[in-house]
Amino acid sequence: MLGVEALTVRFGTHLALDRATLRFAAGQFTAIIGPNGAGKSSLLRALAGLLPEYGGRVVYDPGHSARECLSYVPQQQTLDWAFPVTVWDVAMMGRTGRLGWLRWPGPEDRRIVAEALRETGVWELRARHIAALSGGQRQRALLARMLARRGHLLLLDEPLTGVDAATQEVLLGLLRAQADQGRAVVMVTHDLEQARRWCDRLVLLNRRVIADGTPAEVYTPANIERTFGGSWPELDLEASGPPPRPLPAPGGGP
Ligand SMILES: Nc1ncnc2c1ncn2[C@@H]1O[C@H](COP(=O)(O)OP(=O)(O)OP(=O)(O)O)[C@@H](O)[C@H]1O
Repeated sequence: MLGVEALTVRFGTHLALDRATLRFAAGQFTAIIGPNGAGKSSLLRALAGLLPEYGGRVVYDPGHSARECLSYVPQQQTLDWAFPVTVWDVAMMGRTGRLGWLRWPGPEDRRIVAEALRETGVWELRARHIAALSGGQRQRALLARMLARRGHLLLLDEPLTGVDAATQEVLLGLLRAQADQGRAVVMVTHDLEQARRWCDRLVLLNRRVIADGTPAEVYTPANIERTFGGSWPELDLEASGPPPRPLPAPGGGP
């Protein structure tokens, strides 16, 4: 439903992505993994329609326009947190993007925003100015905006940075549930163990797609070496795969 074909991204003479071809399907929770500067954010930005120039193609489900179905959570540090809005306003931005000009949010929009704030645990903070939030609270507010959008394609760039370990698990469960409800969830992460536990598909990226498959297929010494070179991340390659998860409820589409 969303993908890139031979995506090549250059910044000046620097080659950030080299002919990457990937497809992301509904119902799949995919982790994009690779070292710093591997082109992970560039991939997400291309998928989100935010890269002005690239080679190759970004392909969307022909039934949807990218704008209506996509929800992108950028890295927190790329946003202006001094902007004078509250947590409620941030989550409502997930709705107002869809409403268009001169349409006020209705009761249904407010209900969806309230639900998103509760799910991400920031309902109590809804009246707080975003400048007065901690890093983890900001991340939750961004996730609330993403949930409020109710998009089919969720693109998240390191969404758990600054979030405490217990909350990370809660938010990962939330993202997993989004995939189980039929959405395509694509997350950039540096946590290889977490990706193994929560994602059904891993993509190892280092300028090129090095490996793409289930955790068991992807986490091999050769693939890790080709992706990270000498600086191996912490990962137990002998560990077994994730525990079996319950199947999604039937008919639970977005
Ligand atoms: N706007 C830009 N102008 C110039 N170079 C850029 C720009 N954006 C990214 N790059 C370069 O392209 C390469 C890939 O960057 P990208 O942000 O996609 O990597 P990443 O895998 O997300 O890295 P990280 O894990 O550090 O976030 C890097 O070498 C980066 O310096």
